[in-house]
Amino acid sequence: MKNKGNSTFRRLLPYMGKYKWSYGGLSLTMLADIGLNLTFAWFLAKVLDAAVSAQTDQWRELILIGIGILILMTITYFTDSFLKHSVSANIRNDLRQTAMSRVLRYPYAHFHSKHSGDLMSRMTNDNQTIGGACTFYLMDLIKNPLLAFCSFIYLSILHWQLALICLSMGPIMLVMGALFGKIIRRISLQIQSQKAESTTILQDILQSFMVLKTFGLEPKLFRRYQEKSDQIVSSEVKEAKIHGMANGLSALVNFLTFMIAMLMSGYFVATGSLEIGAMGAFIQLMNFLVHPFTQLPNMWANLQQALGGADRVFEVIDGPTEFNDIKEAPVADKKPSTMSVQDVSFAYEKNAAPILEKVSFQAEAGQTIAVVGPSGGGKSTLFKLLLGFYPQFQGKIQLNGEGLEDQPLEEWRSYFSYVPQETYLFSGSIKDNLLDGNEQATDAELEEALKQANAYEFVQALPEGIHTNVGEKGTRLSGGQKQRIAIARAILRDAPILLLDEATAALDNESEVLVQQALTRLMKQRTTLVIAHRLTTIQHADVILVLESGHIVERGTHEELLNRNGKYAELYNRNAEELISA
Ligand SMILES: Nc1ncnc2c1ncn2[C@@H]1O[C@H](COP(=O)(O)OP(=O)(O)OP(=O)(O)O)[C@@H](O)[C@H]1O
Repeated sequence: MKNKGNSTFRRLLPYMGKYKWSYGGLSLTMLADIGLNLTFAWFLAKVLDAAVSAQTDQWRELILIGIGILILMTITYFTDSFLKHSVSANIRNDLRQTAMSRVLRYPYAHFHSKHSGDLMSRMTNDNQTIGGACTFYLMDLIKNPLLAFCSFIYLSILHWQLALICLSMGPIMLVMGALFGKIIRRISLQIQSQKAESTTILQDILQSFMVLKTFGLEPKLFRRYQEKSDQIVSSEVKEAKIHGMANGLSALVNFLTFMIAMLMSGYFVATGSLEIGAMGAFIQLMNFLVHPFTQLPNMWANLQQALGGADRVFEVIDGPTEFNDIKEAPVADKKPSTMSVQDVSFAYEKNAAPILEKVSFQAEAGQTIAVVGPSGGGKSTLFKLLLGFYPQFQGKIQLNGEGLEDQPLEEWRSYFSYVPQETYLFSGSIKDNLLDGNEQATDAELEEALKQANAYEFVQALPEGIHTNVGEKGTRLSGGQKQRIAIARAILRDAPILLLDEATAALDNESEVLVQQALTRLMKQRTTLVIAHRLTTIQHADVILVLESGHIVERGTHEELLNRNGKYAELYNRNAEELISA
């Protein structure tokens, strides 16, 4: 193993240590396997000697020994295989969970710098390869040299000159193993990352099915997928060539040694310096001596491949986190909260132009603050800062007088409910999604939340009511229905601050009225920040902030801003015209 492999393997040790009893069991099955192999060679010699000397009276004993060997072999192989598979599955499971717990704690910015397809490939394809490194290849790498060593001792006892000839093949195989292993590891890393790229394209295709169909992107996306898929196959063919060469050379050395040993041991039997039984045992033992070496290149290659997968999983595990461990979210104080934003400036990247500059405002408990302004003005960015997604801003954000930096992020976020533009529902039933708002909610509370969200009637009309499966990302529901379920979920969460991001932007009029009514109920008794493009929906806001190019260029009530006849009035009039012409 090269340095990289060594350090990867060292990192796997704690995961393996958890199953030390199983490894203890595997060590025993390995020793039993070696012992049984040697016993088998001894048994062969005994049978041959008895046959040549026509000692038929020994057959009863030989059959009993044979049965004993068979029983022990069956038990050994069953236990060995069971332990290897179960340890492999458990280690992969532990790594999967460690990686997932890490991904869930990634800071927003880090998560968004990764493609979900690449992450998925690491959590599935790469994870799958690791089990072999920790069990099958590892145990074989220990067992095979040990078996070769024991066979060599046994062979030396039978005929030391022959034993030395067989052993001389070992170094050749070792050099081959190291050489092929190195090449295979490089190619497998290439294959794994190509697979990740193809999963990335696959995911883009699956997630944009409607858009890709509408835009006729099938040929373009198929070409992109085809290109990646072809790259994978060409790397795999390269890998197959290396495996083939390793196997071919292994077989050559294997048979060559076998033939030399057969011819020489036969010659020694003919000249009377070796018994026929010993010759049989010798050929069998020689197999045990040479076989491990012939297996070495392939085993080494497989191990390197598995460690390559482990490297990619550890890259996921090494990502940054925004808090230390995953625990149940704290429940925020339900009383209406105040929020103050003072001189907040922010740029996504160092030295880049600021997206927000010296933004300040105050939301009193229970107030509704609307944020409006042209596209790209920084509205969504402001929400992201409020939710603590980018802690590296300048200025101060406070809730009830306490700063964002003064408390754990989980606690900070427990004060917020968020209804985004694109509602996300999780796979599962409507009820499951509602319970994400409050795990403890009773059936009566769920029903009440659905009523408040104008969702009760349509949910009742569904064949399975609240138990209806919403489909992947809620695709079995209409846009408005999804949003009303999301609002019911937010009602159940009952957080004191509500962030609404153009929740009605994509809806038709009827749906919008229903959603708007639901939102108005949700906003009651809560401090609300709402991003709105349809300015008609925010006329009753306590304060309207006009955010343009990262600056608050106007603030006031709807009437005040209309009277000022500035930016807001311009936006409002344009909006009204658009509505009329629509
Ligand atoms: N992750 C990001 N990395 C770099 N720049 C970003 C990122 N997200 C947004 N921006 C940039 O920040 C600016 C403000 O974007 P933001 O989404 O906050 O605007 P917005 O006012 O919400 O726009 P819209 O009304 O169109 O949703 C834009 O110029 C955008 O390109």
